[in-house]
Amino acid sequence: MAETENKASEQFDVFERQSAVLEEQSEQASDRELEQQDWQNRVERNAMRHVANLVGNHADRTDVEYQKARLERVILVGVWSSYETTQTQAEESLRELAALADTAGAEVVDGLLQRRDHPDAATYIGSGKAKELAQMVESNDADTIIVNADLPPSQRRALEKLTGIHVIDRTAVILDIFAQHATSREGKAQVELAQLQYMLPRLRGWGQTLSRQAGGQSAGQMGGIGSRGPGETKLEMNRRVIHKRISKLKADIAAMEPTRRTKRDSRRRNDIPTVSVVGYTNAGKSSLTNALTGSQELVRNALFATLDTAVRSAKTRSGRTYAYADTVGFVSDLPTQLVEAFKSTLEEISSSDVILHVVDASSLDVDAHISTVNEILADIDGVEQIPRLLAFNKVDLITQAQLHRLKELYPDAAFVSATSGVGIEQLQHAVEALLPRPHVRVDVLLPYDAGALVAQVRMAGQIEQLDYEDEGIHLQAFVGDSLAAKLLAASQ
Ligand SMILES: Nc1nc2c(ncn2[C@@H]2O[C@H](COP(=O)(O)OP(=O)(O)OP(=O)(O)O)[C@@H](O)[C@H]2O)c(=O)[nH]1
Ligand SMILES: [Mg+2]
Repeated sequence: MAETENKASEQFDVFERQSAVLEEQSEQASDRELEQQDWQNRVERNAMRHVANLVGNHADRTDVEYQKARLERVILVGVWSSYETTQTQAEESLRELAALADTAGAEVVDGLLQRRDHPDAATYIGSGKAKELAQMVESNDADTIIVNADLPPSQRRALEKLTGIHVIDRTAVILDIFAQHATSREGKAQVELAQLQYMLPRLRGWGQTLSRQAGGQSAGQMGGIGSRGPGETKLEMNRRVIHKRISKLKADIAAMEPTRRTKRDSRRRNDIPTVSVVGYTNAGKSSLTNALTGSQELVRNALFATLDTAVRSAKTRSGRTYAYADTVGFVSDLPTQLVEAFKSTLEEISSSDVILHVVDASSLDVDAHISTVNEILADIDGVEQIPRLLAFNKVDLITQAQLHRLKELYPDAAFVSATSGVGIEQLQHAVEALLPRPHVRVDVLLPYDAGALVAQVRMAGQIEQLDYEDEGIHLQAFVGDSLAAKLLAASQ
């Protein structure tokens, strides 16, 4: 009995903070049975809450792809140890998992967080909790359990057996999101590679689950979380074939690298400085890029809305053109299989002139997000010497006191709101101040048919003086090396 009680107290409701009223009531109830009933009520009422608070906003998903996707009813499960983290961090991690599940198109109906020193060797959560989980599945009519960990195949099978539904882990959810969103040829290849690498050591446990889950369907949107992308048809391939496919994908990806470099170089050749907009996923990178450039890049309240780098152009006050490159969101504990895919999309950062690091000021874990991003950046060659700017976005969502605290901690950062427009102009100026100045001063007389060159100078250089004289166009300007050479060659 004592053990049961102890265990019950070790189970935390993920949304405890949002159920303060219910909590007080349960403290008053002295009768154990009443308390149990109350707990049951709480679980039920919280299940409703979970949908409201965690599932996020499906309303802004109007694209056909999302409407087609079947919404799975998922239950989240996590284990945490007080030796490793705090309860707040464990809850925050489960919330992030909820956001990921939401992005993948699932409906989160409940969550269970258990404190244990180690995950149970057989069933990940303790066997008593596993039984409760089975009941939770039943009462919520859930069809998938997402475990907030890298789950060994044996534990997954045991949990599936106990609950009778599909069990997947955090990595599978992230892979699924990447599979749904990758659009470029390279992005797709990278994701398929990551999925195959993830699948390989897990092949043994999969056949059973998938035959129940997705029936005879071919891989596609309807397969549900964790089975999109290469999907079950490829699962039937034996290891040898998968290995062959992996080699092929690697070769394909290597062959795509020159194309990417050419694109990058052409921007360099035009002397257009580039600002990489980086940051934790959902920080508001795309919204901020839009606000800074006035363009309409896809923005959605979902993690990883941007999977391929998008480049938008902007103009400085003096009329120089420069570009913002909106990048893939960073996330902590990125599945190892995806690190390479992810880094390759970030390689471009190393050839940019300024890095704009966007942080969601309203996030509960600002410092952790900043360090996750800094750690990943530190791993990319050649980014060290690029000037960086830290911008706290979504200041409309925080209190004056919170804003004040952040300003004290990060005195050099910019504080903005992409939606309200606060601070955007100052941020533009701060970015412009960091752009490399065209450093060659030219004073040339150009023939009248050199109008195209003048246009290039307008775009990429800084014009000091421009006179249309009788003998030709008299131009005094600061430009980059290559443009300087062209101007000198054309001058009379
Ligand atoms: N209140 C408020 N919401 C914002 C602000 N900026 C962005 N958002 C919202 O935050 C969510 C994420 O914005 P995105 O711009 O898609 O974020 P992102 O960093 O590009 O996300 P990924 O590309 O998915 O990594 C959207 O729902 C935006 O409407 C802001 O300044 N204030
Ligand atoms: Mg984005």
